[in-house]
Amino acid sequence: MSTRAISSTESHVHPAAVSLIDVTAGYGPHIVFKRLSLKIDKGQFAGIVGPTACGKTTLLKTILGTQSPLSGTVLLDGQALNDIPRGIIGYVPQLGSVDWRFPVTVEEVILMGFYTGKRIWPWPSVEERERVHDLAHRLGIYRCLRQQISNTSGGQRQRAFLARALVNNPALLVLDEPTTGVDIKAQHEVLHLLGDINSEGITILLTTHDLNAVASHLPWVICFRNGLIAQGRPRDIFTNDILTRTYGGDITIVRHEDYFLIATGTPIHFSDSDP
Ligand SMILES: Nc1ncnc2c1ncn2[C@@H]1O[C@H](COP(=O)(O)OP(=O)(O)OP(=O)(O)O)[C@@H](O)[C@H]1O
Repeated sequence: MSTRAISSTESHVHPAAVSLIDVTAGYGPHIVFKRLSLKIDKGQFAGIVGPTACGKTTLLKTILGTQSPLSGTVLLDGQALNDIPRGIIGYVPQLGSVDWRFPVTVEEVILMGFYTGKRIWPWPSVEERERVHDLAHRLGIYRCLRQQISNTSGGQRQRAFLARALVNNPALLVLDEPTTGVDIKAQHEVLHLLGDINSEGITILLTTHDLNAVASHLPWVICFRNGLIAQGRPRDIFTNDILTRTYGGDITIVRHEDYFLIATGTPIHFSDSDP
């Protein structure tokens, strides 16, 4: 569990992928979290979990620089957000926040990943198209590159946005609820895919409501509720005490050898006389 702020010397020698030092964030008078210090190591594959409206997206936006902190410092790889090279962070938004009626093909969505900075030439280069095609092959969406994004499945949309986030070879990949809105098979596939991407050295930070997906796929979990409750390996962190502090009540953990299952809500007891 690491909640301490890192010293400037330490951050210079071993800069973390993400460091928040004494950060307060919110919207006008509404403070979402206060004086948060949090470090995410390079190469980490971490999931942020917590109840709805507890500030997970606000935390991601603060790391991405789309939400300015009210106070405190955010460093990526030891550098202030303004100083980091373009494309170093890849971002996959919540799919529910995207307007799918926009008339673009899957290929155009992925190409948008290149257009984050100033560019003189508005059309993609041959190399950029090749990169898009390579990624589409890898993510299993090559065959739908010419399809309108509105006509694709939830899983294909998610992969299109993942490809868009990866086009610039980011050092840090941030995903807001990538397991929401797709079926269990697609959830497992995308988490496997993220595991492969992480094994190539890309630091991954995601939010999710799916505690079991975190328990079975992610090596690191951050329990968040308007501040850091705890972080560590799921097997150390998913305890009744920490989950109760994160979510309030109604969490049951069923453990069997190395496996465990987390159930939300009141447990249902079936008896032999039940039909
Ligand atoms: N643009 C905004 N303006 C004002 N308040 C906001 C804004 N965005 C979020 N909030 C508020 O900040 C708090 C934290 O919201 P946030 O979206 O970070 O939570 P979350 O943990 O990501 O929620 P969820 O799990 O439901 O997606 C909520 O009370 C929310 O209503």
